[in-house]
Amino acid sequence: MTSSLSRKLAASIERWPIAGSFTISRGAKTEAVTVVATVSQGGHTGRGECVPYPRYGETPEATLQALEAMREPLSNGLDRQALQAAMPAGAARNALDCALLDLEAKSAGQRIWTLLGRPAPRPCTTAFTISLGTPEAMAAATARAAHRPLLKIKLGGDGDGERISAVRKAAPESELIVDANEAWTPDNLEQNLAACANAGVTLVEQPLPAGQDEALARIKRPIAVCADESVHDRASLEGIRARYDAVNVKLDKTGGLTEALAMADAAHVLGFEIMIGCMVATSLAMAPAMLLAQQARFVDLDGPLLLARDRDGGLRYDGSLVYPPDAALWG
Ligand SMILES: CC(C)C[C@H](N)C(=O)N[C@H](CCOc1cc(O)cc2c1C(=O)N[C@@H]2C)C(=O)O
Ligand SMILES: [Mg+2]
Repeated sequence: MTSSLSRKLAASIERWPIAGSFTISRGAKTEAVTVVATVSQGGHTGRGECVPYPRYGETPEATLQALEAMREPLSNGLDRQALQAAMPAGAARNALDCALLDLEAKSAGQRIWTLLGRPAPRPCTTAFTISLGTPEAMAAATARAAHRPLLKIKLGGDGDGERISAVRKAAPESELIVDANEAWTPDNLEQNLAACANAGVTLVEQPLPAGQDEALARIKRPIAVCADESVHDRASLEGIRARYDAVNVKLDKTGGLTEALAMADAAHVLGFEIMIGCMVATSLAMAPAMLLAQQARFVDLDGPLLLARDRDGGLRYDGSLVYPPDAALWG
């Protein structure tokens, strides 16, 4: 006989075409590959979506396998609290943690923020990402997005000074943040930071490779520097304190919203500014992050804006304003 605590898991890989392509220092993408977990119990179903990241040794197939391995523990009653110790931080736990949160909300007939004792999310202004390219191509893409209040500019190493100055000319009014995705070196760090400061950039994300970022503690940083690849969850905060001013909290790194909320609280206590970030994914992956967006200095939840098509019932984007999810989507 199945106990009433028994939860039934399903998981699948999904492919979502990107409108055109998306390029960062590590290469170009034409589709978003996500993994969706659904957990059913007592006539209710919760779902969560994650993006496995090869940079962290993750693949869609291995993520699917890691989820399948939780089928039996879930059928034996594994809950969200126990999940935190049962799986490591990363994409697979993210999908399951978010599915269990959605299931909690749907089973209780209440919104998840009410159950978690958090304020109801309000619409937020998200960054809009400009792909890495030549200064001319980036300036043209920026000009088309110059009406947006916050732009995230992907940089990639050689020629970044020319790129950021061309971008600034194309969007004189927008707030600019940049993401080098680990492409700078200790030798060009100060020159590139100065070019960004001259262009009025507010924040530089992950300039140096994770694990090779000690130089950030030795220099006078003219702009706030934000850790992304160098920080994953609460356990990694202490080690980056002298190097960074802000942290990019992503649910695919923390292994879900449960740890992300705890990480953001701990980061605040340590004096870090918060960015809530995302990978290229559908609204189902963005929806849980809306709870964290409320306390973030920077909201970077533009994944669906880069897709050729979002999932049905996705988040409402009005320009760069992103609205909280309907219950049918998540939470
Ligand atoms: C839609 C934007 C790209 C999302 C966000 N604004 C952003 O910049 N996120 C990046 C993460 C880039 O996402 C990558 C990079 C990569 O090399 C490979 C992938 C992805 C991704 O989303 N899917 C594949 C695995 C950031 O902050 O660094
Ligand atoms: Mg980043």
